Amino acid sequence: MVSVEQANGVLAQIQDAGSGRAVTELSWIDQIRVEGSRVVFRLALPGFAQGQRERIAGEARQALLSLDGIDDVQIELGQPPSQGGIGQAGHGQPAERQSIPGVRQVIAVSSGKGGVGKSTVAVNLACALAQQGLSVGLLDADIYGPNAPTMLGVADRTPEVRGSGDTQRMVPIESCGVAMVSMGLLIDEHQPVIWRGPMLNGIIRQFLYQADWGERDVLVVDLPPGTGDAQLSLAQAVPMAGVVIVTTPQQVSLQDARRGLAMFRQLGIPVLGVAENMSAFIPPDRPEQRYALFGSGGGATLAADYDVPLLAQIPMEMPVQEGGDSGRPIVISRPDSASALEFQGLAERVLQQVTTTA
Ligand SMILES: Nc1ncnc2c1ncn2[C@@H]1O[C@H](COP(=O)(O)OP(=O)(O)OP(=O)(O)O)[C@@H](O)[C@H]1O
Repeated sequence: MVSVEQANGVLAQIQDAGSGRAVTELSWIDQIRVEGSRVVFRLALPGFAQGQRERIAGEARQALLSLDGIDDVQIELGQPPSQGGIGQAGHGQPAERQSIPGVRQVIAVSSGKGGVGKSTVAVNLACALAQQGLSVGLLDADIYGPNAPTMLGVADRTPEVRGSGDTQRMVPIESCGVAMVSMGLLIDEHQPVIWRGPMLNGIIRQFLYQADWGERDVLVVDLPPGTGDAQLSLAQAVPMAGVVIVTTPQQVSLQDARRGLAMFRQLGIPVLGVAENMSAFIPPDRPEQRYALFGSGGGATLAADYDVPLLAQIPMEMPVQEGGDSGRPIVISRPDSASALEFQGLAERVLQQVTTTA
């Protein structure tokens, strides 16, 4: 007959995709019993790991059925471990998070849905922080639309790689005062998005720890939209100063932003505040005019509901889009424009909230 130790042994091979730790060590699988030819165990995943449920259950079933003498597996669902789990530390952040040598603060930019201008905000925030004299890195982790190389005018450049084997390091590309690496530089743009997902965790870690960031006051991370693996991977990998949530004022965008905000809270990542983008349209020929194309007040409501600051209300202006496409972000190409002033204010308010030693 199979022993509990043998069952535990095969289950210990299954890992949390984010931290790489064994699910048994995390107590996500426990209470293992062997009843003749059947193994029973409890599966209790914390909220942020629910996306891994099917994979973990499938791998566990397969691993146990591969043992001689086992022909049935029963999974009991349990309450998530209250502590220990992924190593909940003081603020609920996993204890095994590993900081990046030389990088003082990591700030993520996230949105509930795509197309709200998250990359535009991340790039202009990074440039505005650099304009304030900080040494800034930008990690473009958006697998669905890695736009940072275009927005910084370096889409045709290939990053230099130094060293070989385990010591290999990618040198970020410098542009507009910011050192940048992008998913776009590693992912085949013709590869279907569904195949990119599983690579995410590995690539994010590679970018964090195998890029030559040097000394950086701030590393801004442009995350893909939504509440998926990239958010988890980043949250589990590195200690973060916080996250900026980008939304547009309309309801559908706000609902998704709420989900994102709640997820970061659950992960123990401080939410620095809300940046409302496309707050109002400013026509090029009448700069004093404002048209609330997507409604108004959404960002303020979201911020108030979660008791976080409304960090900026960035208007919709043609130079923002032109700046993005031409590789000169608006804080550089039109620093006096209404949007650039909001981006500069955003950078100041973000800085007020994180302690930098610049
Ligand atoms: N405030 C703004 N005014 C004018 N155009 C804007 C503004 N913000 C973003 N845009 C434009 O909207 C488009 C989408 O922006 P962006 O790529 O930053 O969105 P995103 O949320 O990162 O999208 P995705 O997540 O799908 O990559 C771009 O063409 C960008 O130039």
